[in-house]
Amino acid sequence: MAGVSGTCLAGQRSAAGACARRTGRLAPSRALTLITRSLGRPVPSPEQPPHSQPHLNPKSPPVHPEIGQVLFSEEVIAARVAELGRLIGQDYRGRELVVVGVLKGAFMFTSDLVRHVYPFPASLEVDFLKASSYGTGTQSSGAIQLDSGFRLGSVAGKHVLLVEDIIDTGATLARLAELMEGAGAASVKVCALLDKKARRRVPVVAEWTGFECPDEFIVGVR
Ligand SMILES: O=P(O)(O)OC[C@H]1O[C@H](OP(=O)(O)OP(=O)(O)O)[C@H](O)[C@@H]1O
Ligand code: HPA
Repeated sequence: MAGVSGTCLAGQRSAAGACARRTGRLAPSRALTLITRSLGRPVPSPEQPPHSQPHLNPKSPPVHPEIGQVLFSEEVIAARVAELGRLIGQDYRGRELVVVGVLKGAFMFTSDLVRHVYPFPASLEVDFLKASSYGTGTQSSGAIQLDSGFRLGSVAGKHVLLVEDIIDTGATLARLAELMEGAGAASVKVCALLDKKARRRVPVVAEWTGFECPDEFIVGVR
């Protein structure tokens, strides 16, 4: 999920920030923006005060003019992430847990989430695995590029929690779950901040999700 802040930065995402859907014109590259699909909605004027828009924290920076609507505010996300951490802590109590954050999108959500995992598991390792299929577009290429540097041996016999920012078609997570199972993980579960169920092509079910989101291209704002 690409993100925006005061300026738009490629690949920046945030679990703590707000999640928004994007509207607007085709962008020349990801370096300056987000995606590419006009949703046909009125673009909020840059002068419109942020607190006049639904769910948006009045203290948030102004919303990017290409963002159509803020779906989840910073506060709502932070509260849900804390709740997820407690649910996960209870589930893995006394067990050896390896949290695997899926890069790049889930790096911030993963770090926010693991801070809230309580009660503590018997052991908790955090690792990251890079998986990418969208490139600079809004459609999956269908070919998931995996970072071959991940040490699969490290998950053998451990309980693996895959952490994603968003489940869309489900293809990325299906592939990663298969990989972890093949590596001898004792169990493989999924926690995703956002679940776009309407777009599912591969039957992936997350044990924990932050929010269901509509069939729009979603970005993080911070
Ligand atoms: O359910 P799916 O259709 O597979 O889509 C979900 C995946 O797509 C995004 O990653 P992306 O390929 O954009 O890579 P990135 O996180 O490195 O940008 C997102 O972070 C998920 O990993
Ligand atoms: O809606 C989305 N936003 C950002 N990244 C994504 N990857 C799959 N779907 C999405």
